[in-house]
Amino acid sequence: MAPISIRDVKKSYGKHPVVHGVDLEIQSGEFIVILGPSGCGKSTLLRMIAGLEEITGGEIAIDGRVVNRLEPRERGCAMVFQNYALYPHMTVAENIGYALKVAGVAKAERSRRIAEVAKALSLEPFLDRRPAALSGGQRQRVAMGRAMIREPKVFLFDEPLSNLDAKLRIAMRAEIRRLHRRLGATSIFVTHDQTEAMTLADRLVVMNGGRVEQVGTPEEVYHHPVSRFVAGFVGTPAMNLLEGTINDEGVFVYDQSRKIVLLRERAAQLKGKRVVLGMRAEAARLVAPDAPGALVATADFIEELGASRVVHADFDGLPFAVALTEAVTVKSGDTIGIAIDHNAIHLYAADTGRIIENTAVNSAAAVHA
Ligand SMILES: Nc1ncnc2c1ncn2[C@@H]1O[C@H](COP(=O)(O)OP(=O)(O)OP(=O)(O)O)[C@@H](O)[C@H]1O
Repeated sequence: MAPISIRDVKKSYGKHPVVHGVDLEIQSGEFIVILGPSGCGKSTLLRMIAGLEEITGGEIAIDGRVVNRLEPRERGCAMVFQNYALYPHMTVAENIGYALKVAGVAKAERSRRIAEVAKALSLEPFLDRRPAALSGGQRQRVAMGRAMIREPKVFLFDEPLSNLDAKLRIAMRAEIRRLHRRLGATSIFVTHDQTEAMTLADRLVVMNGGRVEQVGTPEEVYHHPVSRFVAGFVGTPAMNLLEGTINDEGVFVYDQSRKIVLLRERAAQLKGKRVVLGMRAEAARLVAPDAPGALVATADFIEELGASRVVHADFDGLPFAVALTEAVTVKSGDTIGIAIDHNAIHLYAADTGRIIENTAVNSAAAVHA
């Protein structure tokens, strides 16, 4: 177990900056998930912590010791990769025990620790097989075993589940979480899959374009996204976002003429401003199209999820999702009415994309125009 400090860490490839100064304090034993779209720099950040990439600027400390100039093996980190990187000619037992062999650990001790790790990962029946004779999930467990056996202070995971099918991914997620509870090692897990991120993280780090957009618990990030980017990226479906202007009467107007929402309390300060109004799909309900204040839209398709369903609608050419726990009879092409929970409106400045404080949950008093 070890805390990790990341201070103003930057990375450039040649003249091309890809990480622009990241600050992050990770507590000992914490499970951190770095989430972001492809190319945002999350793998680069992880690889700088591991020592696989040089740091262009700033400082990384693991367990109080600056590691900028240390070799990967001197950092006390074990990394699990997406492609597993197993040795094909070695058995499962040899793969798991390889690091100990290289370190000169005696055979008896090695066998004891391999058996221990194999038990923890339910790999005992496969110890004599080679990787080619294993399923994707089993290979992934071997890769985890190889990292675990070194008893690292820090686990680094680079999209380790993305090659697995959906069912296995869920099973491996649970396994990683269980292992973390048992071993308590500080863990950093990189993914672009936000369901994975939400279910695994103690704290989420959302990255965009080489910068950290938000750090917080999954609940904080989901319920209080601090930027338009986070609102649009985190959550399935993503938050509904409508850009418009607050007019002189304090009415939110979008698309030239459609007036939607009157924001009584904040409107005075926001008059004339371009804003983005955000609403989670579950903060909206279906009502009759002629219900007072209903947003009138066309049902596009219904995504049936078993316990719940999402009606994907077309609202004046913009996608708008409504999540429901109750059954619906709506069909594709139907005209629907959408009612919004006005206590769950988020407002972002259209120019900066940052949240306009005091307008998120519970502070926006709004009624339909
Ligand atoms: N060796 C390299 N040389 C030049 N540019 C690189 C190199 N490695 C990565 N990059 C660039 O740095 C940026 C960040 O890459 P990185 O792999 O960290 O992204 P990522 O967020 O992990 O994306 P993904 O989810 O697709 O793996 C990308 O624009 C990428 O093209």
